[in-house]
Amino acid sequence: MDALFADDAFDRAPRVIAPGAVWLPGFLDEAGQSWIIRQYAQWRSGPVPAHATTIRGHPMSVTTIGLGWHWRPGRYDREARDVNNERVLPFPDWMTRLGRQVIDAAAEAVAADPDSPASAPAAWGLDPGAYEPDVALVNYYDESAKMGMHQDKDEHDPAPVVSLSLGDTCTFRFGNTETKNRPYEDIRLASGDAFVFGGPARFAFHGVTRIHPDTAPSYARLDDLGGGRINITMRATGRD
Ligand SMILES: O=C(O)CCC(=O)C(=O)O
Ligand SMILES: [Fe+2]
Repeated sequence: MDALFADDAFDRAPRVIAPGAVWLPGFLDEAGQSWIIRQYAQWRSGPVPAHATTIRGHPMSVTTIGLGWHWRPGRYDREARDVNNERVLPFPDWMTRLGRQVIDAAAEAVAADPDSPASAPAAWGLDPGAYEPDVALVNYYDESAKMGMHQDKDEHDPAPVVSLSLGDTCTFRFGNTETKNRPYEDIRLASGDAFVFGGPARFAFHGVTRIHPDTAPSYARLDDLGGGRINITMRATGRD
């Protein structure tokens, strides 16, 4: 019974972080995590390499690979014109299916949450059948990489963002739609965790304040990369 009611068992349960934002710890099983990490090795080999996007003249500390679209601040293109002019890889069908499974699980968690109204799953865009992501931004963080507080606002479609974490744990800061400052909540996203933000949280500021080195479980260690963390965010660009 001790283990069943240990604090960490509750900490790993699905949780509504703010209206529209749902954390699903351990959504991906070991096999799913290892498989996605193997896909990352393929994505890295081209056609567009993992690259540090420049923001207001400064390279980001993460490197990014786009699937479906190539992202730069304020725009999405099919070709990586600022990198090597190559067309990006297509958005994989399996990722659409996985995104819908995350949305479905988030809707279920919200329906079970006594503090969320019955209208919440629909109002927050948690409808798996309607979820049509067309871009994934795949970020790699080495142990010193961070991501400053920002909004994901280059998409013209308000569909939820689905985030998946692999490798080392990070501290993820999820804030409010008004400012980069408080109120925010710091949570630890571990390998296999999913996080969804839609509806009233879709344009909330968020960032990654630190990576916790050597925290990945053995089956999800990014040994070929010298450790670190991969994050995938799926979005619907609303572009064609
Ligand atoms: O790494 C994360 O968990 C967040 C990534 C993110 O916010 C982004 O790619 O826009
Ligand atoms: Fe973001």
